This record gives sequence, structure tokens and C-alpha cells, in this order.
Amino acid sequence: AQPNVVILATGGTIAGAGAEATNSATYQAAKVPVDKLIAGVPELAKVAAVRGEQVFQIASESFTNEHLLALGKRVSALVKQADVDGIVITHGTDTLEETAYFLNLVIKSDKPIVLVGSMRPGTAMSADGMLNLYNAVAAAAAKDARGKGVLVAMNDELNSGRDVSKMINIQTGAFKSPWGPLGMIVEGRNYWFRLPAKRHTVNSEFDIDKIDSLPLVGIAYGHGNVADTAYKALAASGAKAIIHAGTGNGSVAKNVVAGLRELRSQGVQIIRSSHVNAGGFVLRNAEQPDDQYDWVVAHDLNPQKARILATVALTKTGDSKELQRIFWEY
Ligand SMILES: NC(=O)CC[C@H](N)C(=O)O
Repeated sequence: AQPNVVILATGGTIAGAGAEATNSATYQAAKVPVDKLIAGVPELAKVAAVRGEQVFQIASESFTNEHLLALGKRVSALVKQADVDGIVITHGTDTLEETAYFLNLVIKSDKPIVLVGSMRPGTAMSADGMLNLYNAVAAAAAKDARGKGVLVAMNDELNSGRDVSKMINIQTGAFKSPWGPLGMIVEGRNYWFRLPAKRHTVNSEFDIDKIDSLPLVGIAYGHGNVADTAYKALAASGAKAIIHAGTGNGSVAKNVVAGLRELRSQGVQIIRSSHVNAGGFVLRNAEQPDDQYDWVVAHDLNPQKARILATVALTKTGDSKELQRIFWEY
């Protein structure tokens, strides 16, 4: 019998439509319903028995924590069903890396969960969504994709949902991991080269079935001439942790340090990450005395991924040492 793959559709450019075939960048996201997406790629029937569910129909920049919770709970329910072998999630590309990492942390299953999007709407010349969707379904249907954590299938690559990030907003090769892809998918077949070393899914201490709300975590950007205004405003709005999207090594401007120490003394977690373009690598006590200030470092997680991990981790602990352990392990 064919493997059963459920396609959970959430919107994005893969469900986008433009006025003309030349509209590769100006179009409306989240227009085409999931049944039409599936009907548009009849070849899907060759690799799996697919059925679709329209979970949301939104552009992914508008994803909230509530969307993450709802999607996560739906995925968790489906992977428990004996008649589901794999899940594909169609998603806008803007926050696809956040949702992929979230699910990688909280879904207790080794069944393949593959996120996919596109950089051009289906109405455009050289639209990339059809092949990406075919590859995602083929990947999710394959037994060899089990146990590798949540995956992202875009542009013939299979990347770890933990590492992958949208690196450019105008090319089909937009999704890259700083540490390289796990594999390739060519003509519907997976070719693996490496495995994730970080804890995920079945080996994660987090479980979506036990999470009913997510705390607020904010991000503030480091740059020249910066002040502590944004950090203070985030804390005042109820943020339990603030991700410092820092320059370089996650460095913190002289004018900001005192404000962050003050916020930490009030109980807000301060987590240093880096917004360097090719992927950061922030180490404890490099640039700032984290041990003395009781701050946490995000290591190689970019600011938006650090927000996801902090949000999930804070459902279990408010201890900065535990948070730091979690940032090393996931
Ligand atoms: N390529 C895309 O999917 C971007 C469209 C939209 N901004 C989104 O993320 O949903």
C-alpha cells in the first residue's frame, strides 16, 4: 500500500497568485486552497496517498504563538494516527524557519514532518512550488526520512528545521543552513549525507501535548548609535526574555549594558545572539561577562530561532542555568 501523507496548508507564496506570469515578486500570498494545490501536482499520487487540510490561509509574517500552538497540536494528533505516515506543511517562507524549529522541539514522533514553501507564486514563470511540493511529499512518504527531526524541502535540498534559515528574499535557493544541508532530494528520492547532532522530536524534553500557552519573548536589534529603549519597552510589555540580536559576537553597546543588567535584576532573561548574515557563533563570556551578569548565550541560533527556543524553554524553567543548558543541547 502507498504511504499516507497529510498536507497541512497554512498559506504563503506556495499558495500565492499574481496577475501575470511575469509577476514573480509582486503577487498576493495565501490565495490558493490546499485542494487546488494538490490537484495542480497530479504526480503526487505516484509517491503517496495524499489528503489536504487547510489549517490557516495566511502570510507567515503574521504567524503568532497561537498559530504555532494550534499547528503543533494538529501535527501531534495526526502523527499519533496509524494511518498517517508523514506530514507536509505548506508555509510562507518568511517565518518557515521558526515554525520548523518549533515543531522540531515539541513533536514527539519519528515520523517525517516536512515543511515546504516557494519563492515564486504558482502563476509565475519558473514557479518553484510544484517541484518543492512534490519533493516534500516524496520526502515525507519515505521511511528513510524518519527520525531525522523536522525537515525543510526547498530547491532540491533537505535541510534540518533547526538550522535552516531564509538567507535571501528573491531567489529560489533562499534556504540554507550555516552547517550545510542534511541531504538532497532528486526525482523524488532522498539522498542523505549527515544527521542532526542536536536533540529533537522524540529525544526532546518538550511536548506540545503538555503546552497550552507560550510566554512572550521579544527581540531587540544591536546596531551603531543604539540605546536601551527597545529592550525596556519589550520588558514593559511583559516579555519574559529578550533576545539581543547583537552585532558580531553578540556584543552589547556600552549604552545598553546597564539597562540589560537592570532588566535581568527584575527577572527578565537576557539572551545574546548575533545578527551576522552567514550565521552567528556566540560563546559565553566572549565580549560580555555572562557569568557575572547572569545572561545566556544563544550560540549558533539566529535571533528568530533563539526566540523560539526561549519561548519553549520558558514553559519548563525560569532558571538561567537551565536555559543555558537548553541552548547548548537544542
Ligand atoms: N515566499 C513567501 O512565501 C513569502 C510570502 C509571505 N511574506 C509569507 O511568508 O508568507
